[in-house]
Amino acid sequence: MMSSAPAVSVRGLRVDRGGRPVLRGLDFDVPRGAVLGLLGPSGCGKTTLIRSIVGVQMVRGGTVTVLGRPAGDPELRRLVGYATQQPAVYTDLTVAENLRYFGSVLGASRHDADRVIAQVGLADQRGQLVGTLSGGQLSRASLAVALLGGPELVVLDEPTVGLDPLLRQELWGLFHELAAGGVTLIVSSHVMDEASRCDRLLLMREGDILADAAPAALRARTGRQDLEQAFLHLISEREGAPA
Ligand SMILES: Nc1ncnc2c1ncn2[C@@H]1O[C@H](COP(=O)(O)OP(=O)(O)OP(=O)(O)O)[C@@H](O)[C@H]1O
Repeated sequence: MMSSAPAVSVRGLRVDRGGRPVLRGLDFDVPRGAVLGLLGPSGCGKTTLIRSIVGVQMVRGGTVTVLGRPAGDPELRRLVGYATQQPAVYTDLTVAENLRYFGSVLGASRHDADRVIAQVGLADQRGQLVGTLSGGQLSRASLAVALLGGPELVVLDEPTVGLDPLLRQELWGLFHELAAGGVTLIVSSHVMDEASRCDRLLLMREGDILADAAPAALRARTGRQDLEQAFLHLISEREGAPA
């Protein structure tokens, strides 16, 4: 039975890095089956938040609950898929060998490797060495690893960086297909034109949440159709200057 509890619940999350506060007390929930866009300028703390959700970040305070368990709980290993900004695949193995290897680590079947290869559109490259893939193919190979085992939560750090518009559109199509099947996705980006593709947005700035809303609600609240303009409006609102 599908639970209606949030996929991710964050309360009072504080993280310091290099002796400085990077996340300053965040509170938010991510509903199950949503595509959440994590947006904000470079250095605002997106990766740090993602690391906290997947349970690899030392936190100073607060709680992060993922699928009803504390972030980092060993039970979450096969339920949460994570792709870092840097592709984490072996360049001297083929696409299929990489997926079979990571699949075996997770206890996934050989059939699962073929499933995710097809899902990310790399069937034609399955026998190709990863070191010879194009940039877009390489990020899709990394994404395929995150989809192994059929995770309930997929966390992707800037998965569309460097991809052409057509590929980006295809990937967003895949994200929504997964969400329609009940998977929750958290996707970070610093490209505001990707914001409109999300069900829900978490706009961050300097370690704080500037807005946590659906794109339509954000447009209504700021009176700006363009989400980049809406974001700038929120910043100037917070700083007390007219936008
Ligand atoms: N290991 C570290 N030691 C010290 N400071 C760090 C470390 N990692 C990150 N930071 C700092 O923490 C802040 C947030 O970094 P983070 O990588 O979370 O930002 P981001 O929003 O993901 O940026 P980008 O979009 O450029 O990837 C930045 O000021 C960064 O310099």
